[in-house]
Amino acid sequence: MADIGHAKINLALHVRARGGDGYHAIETIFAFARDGDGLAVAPADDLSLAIDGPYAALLAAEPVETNLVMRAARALRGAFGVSAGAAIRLDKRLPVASGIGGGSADAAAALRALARLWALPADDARIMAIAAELGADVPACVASRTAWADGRGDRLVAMAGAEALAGMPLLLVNPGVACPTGPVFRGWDGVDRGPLERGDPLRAALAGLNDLEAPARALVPEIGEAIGLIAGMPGVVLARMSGSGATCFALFAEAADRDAAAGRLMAARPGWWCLATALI
Ligand SMILES: C[C@@](CO)(OP(=O)(O)O)[C@H](O)COP(=O)(O)OP(=O)(O)OC[C@H]1O[C@@H](n2ccc(N)nc2=O)[C@H](O)[C@@H]1O
Ligand SMILES: Nc1ncnc2c1ncn2[C@@H]1O[C@H](COP(=O)(O)OP(=O)(O)O)[C@@H](O)[C@H]1O
Repeated sequence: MADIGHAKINLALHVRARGGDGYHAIETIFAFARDGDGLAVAPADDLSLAIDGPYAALLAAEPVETNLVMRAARALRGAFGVSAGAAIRLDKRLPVASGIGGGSADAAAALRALARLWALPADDARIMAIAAELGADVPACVASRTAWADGRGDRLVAMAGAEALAGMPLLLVNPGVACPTGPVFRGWDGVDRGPLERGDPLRAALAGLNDLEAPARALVPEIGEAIGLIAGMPGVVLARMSGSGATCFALFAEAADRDAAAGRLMAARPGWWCLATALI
């Protein structure tokens, strides 16, 4: 049984306030890419996780038990009293700690795939409760649908018109430089730019911005370079950073323009990670 940990994109992200708990209150518009990490589950007596793929080496230093996939599996077993195990394989294709929620997407894919394997009710509220405990972005990743969110990004509101975005050509670009989330939030200028619209998602995204982009660009100048490059490509509708970076994205009206932009980008920056995909 296979699933995909769809790459998460923050089409816009407004930081509204610093919370007393060390976290910031945000509003964001989540969208998801068709592609991402691969996750497969097979029946087994025990729980196990094997990781391969282009970015597996980055996770090799961390104990497998702390991987969000294993944490999701153990939490699901505990909540539903499942005694069966599962042999889980993760094909790690998304860059790690890069603002596109790879770990959250993997945890969400594990919850979906294991719920099917163990014949658990997919719409049971306990699954979303586990997701929220695993991370702020995980409930959005379980749904993997364009949505508005506030709180820490864990309170989701469906957006009318989200279906119209499905299939929209998308290019993801990562300059390969680490951009740590904590320091990026600490670099926020403290200016509340108001709420994000909740109507049409593309209109709302274009009317908003990513408040974390400026502090991330200050920490990692390659982010500004990436946005400058993709924003200058023919046919771009929106070019911006996702989450706390360093991955940047561009939306296009036409797939041919996305593909031409991917080709030009890979020629200009052969060492960067680049994925031509589409919204779901
Ligand atoms: C920015 C977003 C947008 O979707 O995505 P990523 O860039 O991680 O993909 C998320 O809000 C990421 O949320 P979350 O997954 O909870 O962040 P963590 O990695 O746990 O946070 C690391 C650190 O960043 C700061 N932090 C994080 C989230 C938040 N709402 N306010 C904060 O101030 C805190 O100092 C925290 O200790
Ligand atoms: N399956 C996983 N994939 C990626 N990172 C994971 C995973 N499980 C745990 N992690 C941890 O989560 C951290 C954040 O990773 P990730 O979700 O890729 O980034 P981001 O939150 O920036 O979108 C990583 O540095 C890693 O230590």
